[in-house]
Amino acid sequence: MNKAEQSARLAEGRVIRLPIRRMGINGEGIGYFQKKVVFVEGAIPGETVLARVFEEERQYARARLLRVLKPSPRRRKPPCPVYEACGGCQLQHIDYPFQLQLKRELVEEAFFRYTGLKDLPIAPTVGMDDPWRYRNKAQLPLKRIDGRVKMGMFSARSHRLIETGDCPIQHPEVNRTLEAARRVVEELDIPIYDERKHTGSLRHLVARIGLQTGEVQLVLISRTPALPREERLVKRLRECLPRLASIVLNVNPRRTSAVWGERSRVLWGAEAIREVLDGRTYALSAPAFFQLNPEQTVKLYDEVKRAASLTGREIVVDAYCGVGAIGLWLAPEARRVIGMDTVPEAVRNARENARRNGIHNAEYHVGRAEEWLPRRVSEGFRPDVVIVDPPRTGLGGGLIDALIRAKVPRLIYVSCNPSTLAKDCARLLEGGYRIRRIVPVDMFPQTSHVEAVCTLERDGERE
Ligand SMILES: C[S@@+](CC[C@H](N)C(=O)[O-])C[C@H]1O[C@@H](n2cnc3c(N)ncnc32)[C@H](O)[C@@H]1O
Repeated sequence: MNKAEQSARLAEGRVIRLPIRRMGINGEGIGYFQKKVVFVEGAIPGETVLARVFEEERQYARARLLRVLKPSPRRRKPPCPVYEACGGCQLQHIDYPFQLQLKRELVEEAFFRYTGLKDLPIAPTVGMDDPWRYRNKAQLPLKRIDGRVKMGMFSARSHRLIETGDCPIQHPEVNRTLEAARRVVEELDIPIYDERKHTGSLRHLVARIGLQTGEVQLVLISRTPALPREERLVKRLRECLPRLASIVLNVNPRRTSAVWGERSRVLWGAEAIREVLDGRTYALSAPAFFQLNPEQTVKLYDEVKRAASLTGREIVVDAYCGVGAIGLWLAPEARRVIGMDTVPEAVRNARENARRNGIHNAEYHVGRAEEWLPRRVSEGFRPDVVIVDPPRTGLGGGLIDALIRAKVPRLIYVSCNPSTLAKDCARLLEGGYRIRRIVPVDMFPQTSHVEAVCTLERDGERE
């Protein structure tokens, strides 16, 4: 960059030549211009690009990629025809081994930003042999456009619906189920929700498959408590989709961008489908969380089990337990497992899953982890190992203080957001913990998301 370039202001509309240094949390390339961070979507670390600034803030700027001047040898043609418009994936233009390397760097940078620590023991990202067709679940909005029922993803930059068709990261059965259901909805003229007017009924279609059992659940998310022609709808869905094990109606009457409502009603079949992971059977009710990538889930849970190093004497807490998946993975090597989650259906599944798998030392509670654990700690409860697997927002307020107060010897933090993971770990470090190991696991190939298992330990007497 020459002097004249350096001194000119980085104003909107300006075209700049930018070397890309690293990847941002949303998969964008990041470069520095006059010491300011500039985000360029579609640019790859190691490249030099020409980009036009379209947004300038005090701390950062955003620029649109015009031309790649020096391409990365890791650049490749994205296989998906709607990749650019859809926004669901962010890394299809980068070869897979480099995606894994960049995800490890994302975790490293997040820890450096929040803890100031470099050279942490971060393992290489655990990847997939075939990083496609892995997702066991999709939830897609519907829209009526020119008399047709369209289904897809809302584009990242607008509320434009992009038809995702045969999405290459979804399991083919999930794509087939959703497309067949869309056609039935169109054929029976089911009223589609209009988000601007808040009228109509059907908002989203959700399909989840148990990969090992082949069972498929279809959820219809509706603004109204019932759908017109419900009986005929169920009959046609069953005719068109012989692998369906369950059809559920979920009611979301609110004017909100949240997809799920509070109430669900089984329209036909089972309340839950089943999945089998490494010999364990899990019942999954419609509103219950379950990992999206079953193949990688086995590796993730094995990593948690390694990190827990159980001897059979430990009391283990599985906080944010969902359907009890992690706790049941560990229960045979623990004295006792106690899990909690806010979703009652998930807790019901967790209890049933324990029974179904012959596990008698696990108990599950409905509740907020940040309330449940502090209360029990104040009553004298002292677990040996605590596993936390919170949503993207990280650990709730009082939970970190309670873990520190209880001097839990071993914490295993499973996270899908490196920023909140690193921020929470910074507080745990202040509270006397040290980081033993961090293992990034690629649960979401082709996207910028990364999961990580972070093991923390502490010395010291417990009262
Ligand atoms: C990332 S999922 C992890 C689920 C589970 N560990 C697994 O591997 O399937 C997070 C879970 O936290 C639950 N959750 C959200 N907020 C919570 C809270 N404040 N307390 C307890 N559970 C919560 C969600 O219902 C969801 O099941």
